[in-house]
Amino acid sequence: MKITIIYGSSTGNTQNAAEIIADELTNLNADYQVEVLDVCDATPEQFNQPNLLIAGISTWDIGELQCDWFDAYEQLDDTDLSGSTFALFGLGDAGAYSDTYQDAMGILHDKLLERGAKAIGYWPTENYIYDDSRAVIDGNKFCGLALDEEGESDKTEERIIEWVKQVSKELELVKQHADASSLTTSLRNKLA
Ligand SMILES: Cc1cc2nc3c(=O)[nH]c(=O)nc-3n(C[C@H](O)[C@H](O)[C@H](O)COP(=O)(O)O)c2cc1C
Repeated sequence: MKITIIYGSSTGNTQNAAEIIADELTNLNADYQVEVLDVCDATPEQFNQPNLLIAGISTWDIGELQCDWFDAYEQLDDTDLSGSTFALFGLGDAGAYSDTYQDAMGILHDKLLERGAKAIGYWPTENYIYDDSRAVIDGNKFCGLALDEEGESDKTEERIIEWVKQVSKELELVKQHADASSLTTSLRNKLA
């Protein structure tokens, strides 16, 4: 199964997280073929993955996308992602930017959903301290894995390991659902 990780990173934190996530995925399941790509080198087609796209983004400039994401974010408007599945991880700083914590992850999440993709990998907010975030869904979940290398770097590895396991389980459910749907369709076609 092919998994593509596309990240944008200004000081290297999101890139490091992308590399750890790739290692954890391949350690967890030898069937995963993981490719890690800088968003600067990614084409719009590479966002449309048959199995799973993982996108990594940090928040900059008080609630804005990391700058390498600007072009790709705009190009997504011309990209149909229906049928694709994605999971997100974000880098932010809850201590210094508590009102805009992980906003970029929320902005990217909304765009990918708008383009028709399906999200997995939502993550509980319960062990985080911040005031406000555009990345929060239904009051108690981030739309992806929230990492904070400034205030909570000691938790990064443990969070990644847990999240990768969760994503892997959810991916299996998505696959089973797709297999069941295609079986139903082929039975319907045979009966028609
Ligand atoms: C000028 C500046 C603005 C920032 N704005 C935010 C912000 O609004 N929200 C947030 O959660 N983190 C913010 N951060 C923290 C970064 O997202 C964090 O340092 C992150 O680890 C950077 O990851 P990168 O090196 O992969 O780009 C900001 C950092 C700086 C220096």
